[in-house]
Amino acid sequence: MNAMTQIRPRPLRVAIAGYGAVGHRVAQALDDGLPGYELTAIAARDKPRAARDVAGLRYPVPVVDIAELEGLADLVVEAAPAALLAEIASPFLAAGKRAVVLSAGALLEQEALVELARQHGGQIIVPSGALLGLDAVAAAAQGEIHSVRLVTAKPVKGLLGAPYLERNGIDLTGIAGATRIFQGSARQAALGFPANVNVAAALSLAGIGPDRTMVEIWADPALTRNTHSISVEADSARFSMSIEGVPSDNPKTGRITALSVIACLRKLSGPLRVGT
Ligand SMILES: NC(=O)C1=CN([C@@H]2O[C@H](COP(=O)(O)OP(=O)(O)OC[C@H]3O[C@@H](n4cnc5c(N)ncnc54)[C@H](O)[C@@H]3O)[C@@H](O)[C@H]2O)C=CC1
Ligand SMILES: O=C([O-])CC(=O)C(=O)O
Repeated sequence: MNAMTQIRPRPLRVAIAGYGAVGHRVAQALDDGLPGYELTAIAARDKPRAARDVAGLRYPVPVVDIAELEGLADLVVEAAPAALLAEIASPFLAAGKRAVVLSAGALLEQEALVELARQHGGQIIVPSGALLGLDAVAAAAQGEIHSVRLVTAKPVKGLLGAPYLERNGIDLTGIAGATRIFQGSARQAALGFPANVNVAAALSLAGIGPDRTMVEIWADPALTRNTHSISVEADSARFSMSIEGVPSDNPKTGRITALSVIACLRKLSGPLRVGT
């Protein structure tokens, strides 16, 4: 080989499962160009509609069923309804590949996926998503954390349709002011609000687990942003932080969620890595 020849690693082929608020934005970023990555497939429920949209990308990719993704990619970004997590992630993990998981709540009830990743050398990556501070929580967890608390407050339309509300006959449409609608563990929160508080699950996985991480959920008709406040008491530090996320096209999902995935991909491949 000529001494001047540079070996360029092949870009990592990325599949996106779910072409909604997050999937669409991440696809756009990959199509615009993320060093080290190449978008190679998208799975969507409404394939003809997604295919029409994907045709507008600079480098259109096939729109396929979830089952076809693993053959087309080295890494999958799961950005689909929580119930599809195992179907999306398992083939990648069983092949020793990586899955970037947004439906973190579903992960709490799918511990077998972590075992699958362990057995085959795959990896599940849970990005910070709509939350902040997971770096400090993970660092504090190397010592002793005494307590972790999350208070989530959302505009009413960011919570509508949650199974917990339906099960308990809670109607939020006419509420006059900020109302606490849930108090319990992160595990219970994820079960009751699978499309609303994946942040609680991610926080619990970074820190002291889903049964010790305590969560409150508030509906507030005066709010325009999805607000998450965490407070942590540990032997190394005490900290509290809040984030006020601008909702995306999906009122349940903050815009920063997709940006977190893009930042996560850059962090996985770049020459400089900042943060825990
Ligand atoms: N970890 C975090 O901080 C956050 C996680 N999330 C979660 O991320 C996930 C994605 O969120 P969004 O993009 O806002 O949801 P979304 O509802 O906008 O998009 C999901 C997409 O999946 C598609 N889909 C449904 N069935 C499918 C199938 N069988 N095959 C392929 N696609 C299918 C839907 O048609 C929809 O386009 C959700 O589980 C959401 O709860 C959202 C916000 C923050
Ligand atoms: O986007 C947000 O504010 C949080 C969210 O939907 C989730 O954690 O599932």
